[in-house]
Amino acid sequence: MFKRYSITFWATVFVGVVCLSLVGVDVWRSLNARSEQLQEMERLAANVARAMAQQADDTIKAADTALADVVERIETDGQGATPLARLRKQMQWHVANLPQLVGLFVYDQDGRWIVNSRAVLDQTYNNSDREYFIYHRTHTDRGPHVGEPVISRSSGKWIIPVSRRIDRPDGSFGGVALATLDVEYFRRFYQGFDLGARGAVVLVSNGGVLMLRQPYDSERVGGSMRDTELFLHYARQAGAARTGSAFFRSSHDDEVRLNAFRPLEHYPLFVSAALSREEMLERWRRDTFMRSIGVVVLAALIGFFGKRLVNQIRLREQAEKQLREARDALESANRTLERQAMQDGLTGLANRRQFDVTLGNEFSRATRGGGTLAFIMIDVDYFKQYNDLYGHSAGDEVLRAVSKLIRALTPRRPGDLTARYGGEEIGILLPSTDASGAWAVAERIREAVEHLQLPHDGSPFGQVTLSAGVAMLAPRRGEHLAGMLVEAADKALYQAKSQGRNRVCIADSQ
Ligand SMILES: Nc1nc2c(ncn2[C@@H]2O[C@H](COP(=O)(O)OP(=O)(O)OP(=O)(O)O)[C@@H](O)[C@H]2O)c(=O)[nH]1
Repeated sequence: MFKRYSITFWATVFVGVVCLSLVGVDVWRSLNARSEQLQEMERLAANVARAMAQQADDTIKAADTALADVVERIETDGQGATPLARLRKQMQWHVANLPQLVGLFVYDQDGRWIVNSRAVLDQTYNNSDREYFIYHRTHTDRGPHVGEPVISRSSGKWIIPVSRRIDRPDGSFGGVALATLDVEYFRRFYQGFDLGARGAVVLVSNGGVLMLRQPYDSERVGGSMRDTELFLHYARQAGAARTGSAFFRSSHDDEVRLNAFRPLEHYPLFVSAALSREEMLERWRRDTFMRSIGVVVLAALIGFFGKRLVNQIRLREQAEKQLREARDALESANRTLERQAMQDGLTGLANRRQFDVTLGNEFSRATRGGGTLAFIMIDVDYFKQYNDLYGHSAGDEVLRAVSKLIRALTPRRPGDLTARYGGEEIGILLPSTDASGAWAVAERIREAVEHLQLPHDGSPFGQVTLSAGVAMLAPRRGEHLAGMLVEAADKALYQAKSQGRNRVCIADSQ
């Protein structure tokens, strides 16, 4: 499979995979960083919410403890001048020691002040119309009640009323003890948290009234949160699920924020610390953008240099291919040249050079192995006359036709060789052949040429014929030479010529 594709293909694939991996790893890393950033922000918001809830709980608890003390005293000591004077001192002490307290107040059953933490008691104020007063008059429970924020009639500040019911000895409604908490006190605490430029924190009653929001907006204090996604979500939760976080779009400024919400432990309120999603992801976006530029530049560089490398490889491959083709062409040309060097151009038979080499080899082999070596020398009769009569080209044609016939009729054993010996003479070398075998071959060729009946008016036979001389030698070292075989065949040929031509003669054995 690997061989099917070129090295340039694999180099391109490699560069592509490297670039894609680089981008892929960066995308994966960026998504991870985004989710980590969100998780970290979620933890931060949850911690702020916990701190806010704890602070609100502690703040109200401290005021409520003072309130419980006031209720206990007034119910135990009654409303005489002396106990009320002592109670005022006690109330003043509480207010002086609890910075969140604006004041402590006690109202009779009609809503008139009977004692408060102030030095002067102004009888003109009547708070029987306040929500917390109506609540205690109509509810007998003795627990604390956290009311909606109101603007204090005495101080003009936004306050959160925390109140308890005062019972007469017979259990009937005897009035209300009230502690007013300074909204500003909460605000100062909330200002200490850094939730970014677009973050927000809220303190909300379980009834959906906004006690405080930071960034502060006095218009919104005491307003309704009941239609907000945050409140609707929180109101649907119960138990442990009331502590959690979720993204909500703010109805106030349309900002999408991650809200970490949490209820107060002892009072019917909850807090929410919210971080802007856009702001949370801003740093991540900036980092991702910068790194993406780096990765894109790197991938582009790798791609650029990779392409150049691939081009180089392609060029080298092309050069190698051309070299291979040139080498093959050269080898083929060499083979042709070699063949041509050993072949006769006119007849296609082996030439004299090859004949001499083969004769030398076969002679040595026969000498070593004690075998025989036969040789036939063939010569076209009256060829000079043929040339003179029909022209040299026609003579060539005859030579070609005779050669073709001889090649077809010559045995093809290893070592057999038919060669153009020179001029119109053709020699046939037949190793391991005796004289009669060679004579039979020569005679078959002579007959075949005779049967061709090529017209030759210059010959007494009236057609092209040939004569052949056959010689055989069992060469012995030191006694015979290769040339002796040719000489003997030549002599036999001369004999055939002198005996009238168109015949085969065998040389005397040596
Ligand atoms: N057309 C042609 N003629 C050739 C070629 N090589 C040699 N010859 C001619 O062959 C002739 C050989 O003649 P000789 O051997 O003297 O005698 P011959 O005419 O064949 O007569 P005998 O051999 O005595 O029968 C010469 O005329 C050469 O020119 C060749 O390649 N082509």
